[in-house]
Amino acid sequence: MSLLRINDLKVHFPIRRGVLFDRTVGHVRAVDGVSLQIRKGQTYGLVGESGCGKTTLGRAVLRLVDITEGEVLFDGRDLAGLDGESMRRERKNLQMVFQDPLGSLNPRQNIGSILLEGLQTHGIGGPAEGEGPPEGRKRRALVLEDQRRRVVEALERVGLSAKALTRYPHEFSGGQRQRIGIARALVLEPDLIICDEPVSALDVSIQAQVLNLLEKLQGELGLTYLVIAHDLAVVRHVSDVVGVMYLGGLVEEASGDDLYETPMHPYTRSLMSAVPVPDPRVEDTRERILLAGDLPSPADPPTGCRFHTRCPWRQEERCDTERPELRPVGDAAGGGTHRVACHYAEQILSGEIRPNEEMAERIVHGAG
Ligand SMILES: Nc1ncnc2c1ncn2[C@@H]1O[C@H](COP(=O)(O)OP(=O)(O)OP(=O)(O)O)[C@@H](O)[C@H]1O
Repeated sequence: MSLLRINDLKVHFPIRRGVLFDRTVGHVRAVDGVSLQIRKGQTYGLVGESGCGKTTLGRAVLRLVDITEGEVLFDGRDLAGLDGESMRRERKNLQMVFQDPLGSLNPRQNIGSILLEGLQTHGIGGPAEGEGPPEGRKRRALVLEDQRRRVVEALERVGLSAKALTRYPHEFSGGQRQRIGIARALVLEPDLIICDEPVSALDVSIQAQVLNLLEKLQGELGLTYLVIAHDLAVVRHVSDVVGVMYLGGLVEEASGDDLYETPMHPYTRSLMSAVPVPDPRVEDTRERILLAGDLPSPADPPTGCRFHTRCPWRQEERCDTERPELRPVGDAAGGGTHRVACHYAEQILSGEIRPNEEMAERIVHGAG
């Protein structure tokens, strides 16, 4: 069953001009028609280069940015249609872990009060309604005691102890701060956690520890993750399903292994080919595709396939005019999960359509 289902999501930011910024002269189409689903207990990894709309998609799910169009069904409820108060209540079930743990933790608050804040905002902890002592000092003491217990439990789950409660963010290392960021999300017992570049601010040696922690917590608590990252290795490490975004749209989606073994979209192939291989013999002979040109502006995206202006396999007319749908390919037709938004994915994969080498800065063909 899917916990999160996004249908044709669009987030367009108005571009304002004029002395009072009161004239809208266009829109940045940060997310432009994305549909995906995440099953309960799974990890969906979203990759793509900077500016492709990954963060905006994550923020739209939490309604931290306005949704222009589309549905965000969380456990069957459409978050896009909720009013402010209902969304605030819903937010305890969807938490976010940010890239920069220091920037997202208030330096003047100690860890105890950072973690308590969410519980207090959502009124979590203490005796159930109608039980325990009536409103008053006794009840407040019970609530605080229960909240403190929850905070300590969350800290212990991420490998820290109650000693952290009275300390401040700057007293911790980067990896520990990210653990605190995770504990802050966990304390509310959410169903879905959106991790936006969860390890990109950390030393490589610490990255695997934090990713392993996320996996361990998923096993223990049955969490569902949306992991947003530009680093393919990070996404591969943790994801059951990987989605590749380009200029506001999903261009390919498959189970992690499938995507890494058989990337079908020319953009995915170029992303993969940019990752160095440790073995020099493989490194010298493998396919490398360096795309020419920069990412076009999301305020004025190309017609047809968004990628056609940089695609070495572009076929005139159709690619320039017809936006390809994300369609099932290969085994996916038989119930698998590989989907690709390219008119010619099969012919490109089989070699029937050859790349135009002038469109790429350099294509080094693998030995095979
Ligand atoms: N509040 C905003 N107002 C206007 N444009 C925005 C806003 N937020 C993001 N954008 C634009 O939307 C596009 C997508 O940005 P987004 O941050 O979602 O991309 P990203 O793939 O997450 O990149 P990065 O990894 O650099 O954050 C970019 O062109 C960005 O400039």
